[in-house]
Amino acid sequence: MLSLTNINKKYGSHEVLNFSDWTVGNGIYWLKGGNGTGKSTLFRMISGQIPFKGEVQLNGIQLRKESVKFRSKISFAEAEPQYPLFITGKELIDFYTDTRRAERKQAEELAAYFEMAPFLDHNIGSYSSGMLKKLSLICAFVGNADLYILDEPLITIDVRSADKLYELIKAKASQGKSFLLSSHQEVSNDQLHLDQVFQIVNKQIIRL
Ligand SMILES: Nc1ncnc2c1ncn2[C@@H]1O[C@H](COP(=O)(O)OP(=O)(O)OP(=O)(O)O)[C@@H](O)[C@H]1O
Repeated sequence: MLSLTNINKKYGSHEVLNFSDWTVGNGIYWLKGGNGTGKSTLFRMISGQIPFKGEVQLNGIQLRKESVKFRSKISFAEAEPQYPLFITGKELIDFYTDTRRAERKQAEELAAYFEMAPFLDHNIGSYSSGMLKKLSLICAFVGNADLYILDEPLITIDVRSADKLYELIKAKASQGKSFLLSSHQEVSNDQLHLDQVFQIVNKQIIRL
């Protein structure tokens, strides 16, 4: 279970989020909201990347009190991932694999699944935007998180890769893993059974 309490997030004097409580159980959740409403901000807060006021708790572990343990339970893929352009895809994946104490075999299987294996020895600077996105998804799935936060996972990837992503999400969800997704594209229930859809409106998260 993920719960956020007494949340306030400002950039300088610009207040982006302000709400008292948001709780979700295990499941697949989609967060909607127009440009600039605060989706990426919310995801960065939950994954412990930016400062904010309030409490975030995942399965009884508090972000502030046990930040290392908390972060080990969460995997976050940025909407527009930025990596050093001079390292190879393999070097980046190895970094994630080692940091999360995951097995190389898992990373290799993910790279093969997303059809990225032939490009892993190339510098990231040579990747297309779709390849870069798939690399970030591989990195997100390496390890064994409880909550996967995927910010705009569908942008730039082709239909085949999107279908593969849906299958992977379904497989992980069936193992009890949770997902927070954002997408400006519609996600139909045929592609992915969403447990709930939320929207950020006026600095608050509302249930649709
Ligand atoms: N680092 C930052 N410094 C200052 N303001 C920021 C920063 N990041 C985001 N903002 C502002 O916070 C608000 C929310 O931005 P955020 O990126 O969270 O929105 P979003 O819902 O993810 O938007 P989009 O759908 O366009 O990706 C916007 O007004 C944005 O300008």
